[in-house]
Amino acid sequence: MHTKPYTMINQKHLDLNSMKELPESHAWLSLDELPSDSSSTPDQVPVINLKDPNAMKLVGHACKIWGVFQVTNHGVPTNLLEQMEAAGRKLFALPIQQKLKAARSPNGVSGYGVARISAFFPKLMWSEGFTIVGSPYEHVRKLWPNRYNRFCGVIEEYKEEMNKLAQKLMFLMLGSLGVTMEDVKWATTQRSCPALQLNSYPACPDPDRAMGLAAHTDSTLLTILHQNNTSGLQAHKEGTGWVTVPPIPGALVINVGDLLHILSNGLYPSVLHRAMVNRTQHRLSVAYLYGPPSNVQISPLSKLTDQVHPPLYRSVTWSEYLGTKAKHFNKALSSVRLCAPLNGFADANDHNGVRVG
Ligand SMILES: C=C1C[C@]23C[C@@]1(O)CC[C@H]2[C@@]12CCC[C@@](C)(C(=O)O1)[C@H]2[C@@H]3C(=O)O
Ligand SMILES: O=C(O)CCC(=O)C(=O)O
Ligand SMILES: [Fe+2]
Repeated sequence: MHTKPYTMINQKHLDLNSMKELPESHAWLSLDELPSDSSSTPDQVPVINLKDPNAMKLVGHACKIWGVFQVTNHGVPTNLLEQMEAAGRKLFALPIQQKLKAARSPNGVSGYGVARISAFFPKLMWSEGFTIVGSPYEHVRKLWPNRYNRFCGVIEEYKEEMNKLAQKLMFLMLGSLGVTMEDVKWATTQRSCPALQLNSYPACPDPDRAMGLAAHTDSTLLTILHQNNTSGLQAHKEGTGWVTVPPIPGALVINVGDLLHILSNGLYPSVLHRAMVNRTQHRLSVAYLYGPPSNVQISPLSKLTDQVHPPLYRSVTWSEYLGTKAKHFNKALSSVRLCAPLNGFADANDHNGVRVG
């Protein structure tokens, strides 16, 4: 990882779906700066049934130890997940020239393009993405000038259901720390402006030298990820290494993001994760990136701080933090840290040592 953005490589809009060989622009020198879990009984990311009477405790434990877990019985209708996946598949199957009509502009947030974190790496990623912030209509209309209603309808319904689940998860995550929704009034009274990120990872002719989406943490409070039935997502666990998060039909993956890390004063560390690719299968994922209302100041909750546990981070708004992330990438969290960790080591989640490419 480099802190200074690279100048964008010219060939950034290659049609990956038709490539028979891995181009140099996408050939990474090393994929494993951090080790993988090679133990005979690998650690497994927790799977939590949200209808379990112990769900709150289980969620809290998973957030502390892993920063990532899967949920079942989450209330999002299976057919909506299927419709969303089919819509994503349809979008990425469009000819590249058509997709480029909805290209994300250099300073824009919504639209089609390469992973925006590409600027921090010397090589490009084996993926394409479509980001939707706010209404989907403007960008989707550019893809299907006459038939955008159905796609947009699925997006709107998906965002609605994901919002309900995100609120439920916030209640469980914070509840487990003894924090009530009364303590974070903005979480119930003001609406957030989430982002939807559709990711496509075409089958890759040389997967051992390619990276789908490089290691990063999300800037969110939490992210809800739907992955199709193809493996690829890996989460990093301190002391263990990279652990695959296997697709479970109907389950959703939940990541702790940087803003929840700040809000919980580091009790819930944000999870470093990445997406790998494979030789034969096309992988698709849809991430719902949930944050606070964009101008609410987020700082460590006063219930979680005292003289022995001082606030570790200064307050930031989501929009300010997104700007910091765009500039400093994986050093964003340490850039808003107030005091150095007592043991003199960097935050477990600073991830400054991640070097790739
Ligand atoms: C709200 C957002 C979070 C995000 C930047 C964005 O404005 C829209 C896309 C999001 C995403 C998805 C892939 C990983 C990520 C780091 C990225 O580059 O774009 C996240 C951003 C983030 O969490 O900072
Ligand atoms: O595709 C995946 O599994 C990961 C996607 C992701 O991390 C993201 O969109 O932020
Ligand atoms: Fe992510």
